[in-house]
Amino acid sequence: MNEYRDLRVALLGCGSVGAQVARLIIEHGDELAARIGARLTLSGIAVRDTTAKRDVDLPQELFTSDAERLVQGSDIVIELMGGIEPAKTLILQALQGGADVVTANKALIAAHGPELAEAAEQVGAQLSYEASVAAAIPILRPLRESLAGDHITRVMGIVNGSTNYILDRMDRFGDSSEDAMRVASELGYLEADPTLDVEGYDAAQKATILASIAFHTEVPVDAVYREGIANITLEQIETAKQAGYVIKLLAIAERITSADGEHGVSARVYPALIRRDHPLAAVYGGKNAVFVEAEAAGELMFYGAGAGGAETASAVLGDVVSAARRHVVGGPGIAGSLHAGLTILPVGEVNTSYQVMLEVQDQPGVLARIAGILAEHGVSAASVKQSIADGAHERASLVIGTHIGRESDLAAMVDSLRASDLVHEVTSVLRLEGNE
Ligand SMILES: NC(=O)C1=CN([C@@H]2O[C@H](COP(=O)(O)OP(=O)(O)OC[C@H]3O[C@@H](n4cnc5c(N)ncnc54)[C@H](OP(=O)(O)O)[C@@H]3O)[C@@H](O)[C@H]2O)C=CC1
Ligand SMILES: N[C@@H](CC=O)C(=O)O
Repeated sequence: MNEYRDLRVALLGCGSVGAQVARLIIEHGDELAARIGARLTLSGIAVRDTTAKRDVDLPQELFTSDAERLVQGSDIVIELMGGIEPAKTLILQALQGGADVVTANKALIAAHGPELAEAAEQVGAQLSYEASVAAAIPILRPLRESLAGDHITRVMGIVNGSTNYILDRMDRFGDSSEDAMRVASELGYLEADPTLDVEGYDAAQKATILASIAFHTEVPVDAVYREGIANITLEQIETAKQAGYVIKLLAIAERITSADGEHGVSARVYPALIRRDHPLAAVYGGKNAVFVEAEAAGELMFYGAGAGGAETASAVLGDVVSAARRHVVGGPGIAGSLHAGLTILPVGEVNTSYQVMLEVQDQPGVLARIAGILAEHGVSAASVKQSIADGAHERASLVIGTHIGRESDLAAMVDSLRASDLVHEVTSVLRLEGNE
């Protein structure tokens, strides 16, 4: 039998993910040792309540409430507590003490990733956070390493499982948004504060991380344009369906060129229409998927579980094995510091197309005048559908699909429609994505 050296692994947090990580380290100990060439030894597990019952049976003597002490002298620190503090301070202490750090903490990486990567780089340590985006799906390593020789042009993902679940129930089962949200909540899909999911904050954190890694550029979370799904109605879902589309909350990171010819990056989150034959349209329930477009590789799709204790633990362990291998073979760790320095361009510079639903006066000449408003903003209509509801007097519903244009022109066109005396109400504005 091989005699392996021990690597001291400190686990911070033993909740849904941490308990599964501890289980995998213990249950797969021999196999991991053979792969790594060293044995992962859990030196302790830091929690708030050392007496609480855990999802997995673990030796009681491993538990401690002294996370700071546990971190000292570790080879690898796995942070699975969540939140900003004390996670950030503990990670910095771990790095300064020479440990490699693995975390799944999307909130922390979105807010302080570059600072932590810098700290890791200064001491030659490894900082990895594969599980922070789309949990079980290997996406950050492919973006950073597998596609390093290519030129990524766009990353478009369904990275929030609970909103995908809600939209999917509305689309496939006709649930109201309230009913769909109630079921999502009962299944434990939503964050403790559901506005993080529903208003797109969680997806924006993940968009920041995706954009930063895909384009090797610091993309602050505040620079991510964000709209959530709170106002999506069954009528919008039904109209989308009739036109051959499905509504998905998308996180998009893309190389774009501004009207002035400046090359940069756009990061944004919003509900958008995608055609039913697009690969992302077939991502049902609480699943996640990321669609990547690269110049040489073409289109790639990554699909799987975006949450769950064991699923997330799988990605965490992948990072742990990578860090542990470094302790065996030597050399500096990958910290993911971002050097490209591309400009982050505002959403107004994005090229997209709109589907606008509006209630207008049903009078001769209205369509021509509406077309005039589009033309004033340089917007070209790709389709116009008119319907008149039974009993609706002098009122017609229009669904206008535009050709691709600049977001700032499309948004100004909608403002003009809203201001027009012909228009009773603009009832929906959605972008079409991935359809070019
Ligand atoms: N759950 C999921 O599906 C996914 C989670 N993630 C990320 O993984 C991380 C962990 O998530 P999850 O396991 O769900 O979280 P949980 O809330 O289930 O667990 C958090 C753990 O951290 C411990 N903890 C929290 N604060 C402290 C503190 N100040 N000192 C010591 N221990 C502390 C808690 O201790 P105690 O039990 O004693 O209270 C608990 O064991 C988060 O960053 C999350 O965003 C990422 C992808 C998916
Ligand atoms: N609330 C999140 C959980 C994983 O990050 C989601 O719905 O995807």
